[in-house]
Amino acid sequence: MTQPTITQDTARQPNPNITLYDTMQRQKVPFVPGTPGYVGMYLCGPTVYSDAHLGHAKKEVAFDVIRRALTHFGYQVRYVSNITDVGHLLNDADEGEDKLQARARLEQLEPMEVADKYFWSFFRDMDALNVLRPSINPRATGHIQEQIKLIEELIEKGHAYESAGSVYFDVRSWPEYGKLSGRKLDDQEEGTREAVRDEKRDPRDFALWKKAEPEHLMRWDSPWSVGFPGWHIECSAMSLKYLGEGFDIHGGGLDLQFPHHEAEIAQAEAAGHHFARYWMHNNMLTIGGEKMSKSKGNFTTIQDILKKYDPMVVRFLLVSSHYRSVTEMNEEAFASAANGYRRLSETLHEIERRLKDAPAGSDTALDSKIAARVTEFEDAMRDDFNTPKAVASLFGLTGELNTALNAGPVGRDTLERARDAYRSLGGDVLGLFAETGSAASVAQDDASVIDALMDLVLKARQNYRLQKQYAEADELRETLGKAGITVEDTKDGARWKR
Ligand SMILES: Nc1ncnc2c1ncn2[C@@H]1O[C@H](COP(=O)(O)OP(=O)(O)OP(=O)(O)O)[C@@H](O)[C@H]1O
Ligand SMILES: [Zn+2]
Repeated sequence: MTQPTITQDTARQPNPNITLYDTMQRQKVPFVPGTPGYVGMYLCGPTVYSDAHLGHAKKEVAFDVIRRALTHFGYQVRYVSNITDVGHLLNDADEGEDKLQARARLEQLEPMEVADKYFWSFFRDMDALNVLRPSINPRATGHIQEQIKLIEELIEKGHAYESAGSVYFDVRSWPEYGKLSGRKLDDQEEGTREAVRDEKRDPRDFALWKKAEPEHLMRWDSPWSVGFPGWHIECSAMSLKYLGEGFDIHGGGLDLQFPHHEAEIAQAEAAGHHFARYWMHNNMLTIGGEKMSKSKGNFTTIQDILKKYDPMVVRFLLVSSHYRSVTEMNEEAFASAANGYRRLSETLHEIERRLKDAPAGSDTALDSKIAARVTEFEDAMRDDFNTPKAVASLFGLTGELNTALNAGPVGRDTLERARDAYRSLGGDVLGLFAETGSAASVAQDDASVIDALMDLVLKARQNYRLQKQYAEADELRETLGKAGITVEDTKDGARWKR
């Protein structure tokens, strides 16, 4: 496998003393990238067969913040995240229908139409949540050759074997299998159908290549059969292709530790490659204590939640808990996130408003408070990306600034310092204040324009009613109804919702 090249800039020597929790070492360890100044990160991406849900958002936002923090601390980050568009079978193991093909049948589409439809919907949602696009976003179907080559290397080294046109990884030949999850081989589940078991030397062996059954639509030529790759091999092949030997960080959801990540490691290392140096896993977003998941059907799509909440409130909720903690989703959590986010953004907007005609000069006492909060925030992020602590520093800063703003005019230099702290920490690192012109900021701007227009419409309706022009008032309400907006009259006046 060729090593990707990076043009080295010898001046790039950040040393921010970051520690992170490495799942492999089961402890927090200092983070030292393989090439000073550069970080290569790989994140297991979505299987594109349905709209993304809030659980996916937790993972994407968690690693987006880690990427943004590494960039803030001076690293140049290459962020690779894949799209699984083949090989992920319905029961997550070596048998069953391909998830995309099953969906294609339901929607009467080609499997590749399903992949593209949900690929675009995934990025539309991630744009709204202000998740930066990956530097490289490889798709499994675009890397069949690379996967075949890796399988050939494994066969040559005696760690994989062909059986009835399929190829399996020989788990018994690789004693380290299980080292990430700490599972002993004998504890690992067997649970495969007889026919597949007969093809395997050991029921725990997993598929690298599968011969396609006649009804299987996605199929490619290979030295073994016309078939398709196993689910795990794409990540080993594509991460090594784009990030090279011994790349820095591999991320994904905790639920992928076994078997997916275990298999990724075995495939790469048994073929003689150096795989990821650090393993990071996000915990789950839960609902009623259970993992939100497509197959369980207990999910809320990002599109549905964005009909109710500002995308930045959703993002705020996600960054308010640590990536390694469980995030329980419920109405109260959203309500408190909406309050929290409002507090921060109102102060930022007040600072920006005051900057238009602020007096010259600075307030040194407030300057040092701002500097202390910036240090506190950065220290929290250096400590395994502790976003709840970082958010607490932003609240501390907000309290101090509000006190000063309420007390009277604040000098321009200090206001600029405060604004820069918000924009850099809350904006660039936590991704909460969308950069001007980004998709997330356009969505935010649209939401405020709609709010302003709806205020006007409701005032006009109120005027009609006061003048007893009920037909006109009702017509307004009906027209809004056709546009999906309902108006409710409460004792505090008219309210609207979409
Ligand atoms: N509830 C969740 N919380 C955090 N991460 C999640 C959650 N659900 C899925 N992920 C992560 O998103 C990635 C892709 O997940 P996947 O497409 O398999 O979703 P899923 O809902 O778990 O699907 P399925 O139920 O079909 O397995 C994985 O890394 C997974 O860990
Ligand atoms: Zn993966």
